Amino acid sequence: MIEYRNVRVALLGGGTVGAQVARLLLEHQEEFASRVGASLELTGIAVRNLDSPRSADLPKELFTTDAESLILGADIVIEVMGGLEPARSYILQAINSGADVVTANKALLATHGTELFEAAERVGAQLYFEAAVAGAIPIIRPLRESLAGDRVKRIMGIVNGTTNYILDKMDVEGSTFDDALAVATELGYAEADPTADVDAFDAAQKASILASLAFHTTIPLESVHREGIREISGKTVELAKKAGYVVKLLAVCERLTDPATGEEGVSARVYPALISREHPLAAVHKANNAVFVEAEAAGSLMFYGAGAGGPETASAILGDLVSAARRHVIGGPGLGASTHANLPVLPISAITTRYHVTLSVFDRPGVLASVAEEFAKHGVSVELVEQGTFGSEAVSGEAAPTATLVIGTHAALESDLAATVSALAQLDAVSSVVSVLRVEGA
Ligand SMILES: NC(=O)C1=CN([C@@H]2O[C@H](COP(=O)(O)OP(=O)(O)OC[C@H]3O[C@@H](n4cnc5c(N)ncnc54)[C@H](OP(=O)(O)O)[C@@H]3O)[C@@H](O)[C@H]2O)C=CC1
Ligand SMILES: N[C@@H](CC=O)C(=O)O
Ligand code: NA
Repeated sequence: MIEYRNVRVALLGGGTVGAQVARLLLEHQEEFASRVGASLELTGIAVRNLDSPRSADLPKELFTTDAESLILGADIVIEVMGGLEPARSYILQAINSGADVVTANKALLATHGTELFEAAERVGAQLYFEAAVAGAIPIIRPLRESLAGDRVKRIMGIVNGTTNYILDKMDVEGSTFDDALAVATELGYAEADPTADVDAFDAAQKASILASLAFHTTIPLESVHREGIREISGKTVELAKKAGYVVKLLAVCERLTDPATGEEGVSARVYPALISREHPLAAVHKANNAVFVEAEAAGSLMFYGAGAGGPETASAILGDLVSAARRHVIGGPGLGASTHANLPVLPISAITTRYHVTLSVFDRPGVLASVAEEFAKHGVSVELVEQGTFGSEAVSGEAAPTATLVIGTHAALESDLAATVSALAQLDAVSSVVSVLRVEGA
């Protein structure tokens, strides 16, 4: 029988993800030992409340509320508590006591990543975070390692499982937003405060992490343009469907030329966008994620799989744990940060994409011409115009007939489109601007 040395693993958090990490670690102990060349000993699970229900049957004696003591004796600390504090302090404590850290906490990395990576570098510790972006999908390691010899030009993807679940349920089953969110929360996909998902804070944190890795720079969370899905109504989803599109919350990170200066910069943004139903992203259902990476030499790569969920996320955590544990056994320097590039982050006004502008207009002669003129005046080329449903609106006490007008544009600069929309809103012929949605994907 092979005698393995012990690598002591402390787990901070025993919720949706943590309980599954513990279960799999205990169930597959032998396999981990042979893969790593050392026994992975789970020394404890720090939680807030010892009586909380768990999604796995785990030995009671492993649970503790004393995270600090647990960290003291650990070789590797897994942080799946979430939130900024005390997670940040615990991770710093772990690093400073010589442990490597595995975390799924994108909120923390996007907010205090620089501090944590610098602390780790100072003492030669490693910080692993595959689970922080796109759950089970290997995307961090491909960007940090596999594509380190290439030049990433663009990343576009669905990186939040909860919002994809909601939009998919609205599209496929006609569910209401609130019903779909309740199920996503029940299934363990949503953040502790689902506002993080719905208002796209979570997706923005992931975009900040992906863009920083892809472009070897630091993209602060505050410079990621963020629009959530709260405004997406059943009507918007239905109109999109009729026009051959599906609404998806997308993260887009790309190298761009600043239209104002001609200098190279980067853009990182998250917003709900229209995707053609023919596009592979349209086929990403439920809480799945998919990330397209376009690199200079590699061309287009697509990463697809479960973006959220307990066992799925635990898979990514355990992959990192094996890497960390192997380093403990074999030694070696591990990966350093690669943030040598200093690219400016460009504002949303600098991007170029296609748009669908939906207007409610008064149904009278000359309306189309006046609307088309505003697009032309601002240099935005119109690709299609469709007249939709008819209604009526009270004007000075009288019911005036209205019609819905959908204008699809060719690729246009966001600042030109924004100026067009402001001008359209002022037209007498326009009753209201119903929605402005970007169209992504070829
Ligand atoms: N759920 C998912 O699909 C995914 C989650 N993540 C990330 O993983 C992390 C964990 O998520 P998830 O498992 O869903 O979260 P949960 O809310 O289900 O679990 C959090 C766990 O941490 C414990 N905890 C929270 N605060 C403290 C504290 N101050 N001291 C000690 N223990 C504490 C809780 O204890 P108690 O049980 O007693 O309440 C609970 O066990 C988050 O960073 C999240 O963003 C990443 C990818 C996917
Ligand atoms: N709440 C997140 C969990 C995974 O990161 C999501 O829905 O994607
Ligand atoms: Na991942």
